[in-house]
Amino acid sequence: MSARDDTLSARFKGALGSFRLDVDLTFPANGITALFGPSGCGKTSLLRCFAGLNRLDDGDFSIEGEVWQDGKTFLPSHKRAIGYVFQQANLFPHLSVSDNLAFGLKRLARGEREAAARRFDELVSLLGIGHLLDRAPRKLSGGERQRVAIGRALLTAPKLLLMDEPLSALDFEAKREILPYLESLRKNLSVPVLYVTHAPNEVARLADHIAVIENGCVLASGPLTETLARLDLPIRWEEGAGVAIDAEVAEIDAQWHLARVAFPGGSLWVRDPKKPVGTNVRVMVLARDVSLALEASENVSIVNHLPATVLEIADGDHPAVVAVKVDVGGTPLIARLTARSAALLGLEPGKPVFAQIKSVAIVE
Ligand SMILES: Nc1ncnc2c1ncn2[C@@H]1O[C@H](COP(=O)(O)OP(=O)(O)OP(=O)(O)O)[C@@H](O)[C@H]1O
Repeated sequence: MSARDDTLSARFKGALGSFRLDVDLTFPANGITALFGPSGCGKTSLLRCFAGLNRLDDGDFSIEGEVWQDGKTFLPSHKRAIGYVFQQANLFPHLSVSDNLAFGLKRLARGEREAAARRFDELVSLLGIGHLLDRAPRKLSGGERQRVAIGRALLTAPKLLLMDEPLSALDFEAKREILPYLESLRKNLSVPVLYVTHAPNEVARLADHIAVIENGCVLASGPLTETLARLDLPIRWEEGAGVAIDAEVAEIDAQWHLARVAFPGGSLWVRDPKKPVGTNVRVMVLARDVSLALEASENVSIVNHLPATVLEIADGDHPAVVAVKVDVGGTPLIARLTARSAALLGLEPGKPVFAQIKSVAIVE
């Protein structure tokens, strides 16, 4: 494939002991693809196939015109231009931050090394680690250590960055601290990232694309908003299930500390994120915060009412519950209702309704 191709395709099929992996995945050549699924579904095994650490006989993956695996070729791990970030930073304890960062450059060819050295300053600044360069790893916080590990992986100019639950070993505060840096990497770098997680908030915050993995297979893969809104996927019952929507700050109500954020199809009032009008933000509308009504009611405390059309109704994980997908001017939302409410409202595909949204969070 050429560098201008905008998607990558991978296929890995075979057994790892008694576990079978049967993956067929297409994902964007830019941005973050979240590999999302329950423990033991095969996410790490899949990353290891990309890295050349698992060798399944039946596999295909090429990137930027270079075959990493096909029927004839299997490029060993050390010849693949990958960055790999694990749960633990695994920095060399006897080297300074600066030397840890530079370590990966050694394996690059001369021309590549010069280009990578030029990237050093940019990456150090994107990751906010400039003031840490002389420190020893033991004198860093968990979040700082992980930022250095990400910098080290990226400095080798990988064609593919693999991240295996990079935040799972961090506490809540350290996660909060590191997320903005990951977000700025997503906006500023063009390397494709496969990001393993089972945290819905990380998916909502960082992913452009999501692949839902179950029992060693890709159950679904697609752009974030549409895929999170699919009613045929188990994620709609996850705690925190909902739809992430890309929006823009359109208006500030300084008196009430609110901001109106606009998205294709409508707008929502949210707590003022203290960002100027015109800033892109991502909002999360949880299924449990959406209720449906046949008329726009003015006398309730909920400020967000959006005209919508029912698209699809699916049975819940309990007979008392249903999930309803509605369309708001081209943007999908999901609502979790009791089956009785859905029957009383006579909900069916095509029916016009109002989505009442109790709470909308800016994802940050
Ligand atoms: N080399 C191997 N030989 C035998 N079994 C393996 C091998 N590698 C992985 N497995 C098994 O494959 C299954 C999937 O493991 P994997 O670590 O890929 O899941 P995961 O989705 O990353 O889980 P978690 O979220 O808990 O990290 C597990 O049952 C694991 O024991």
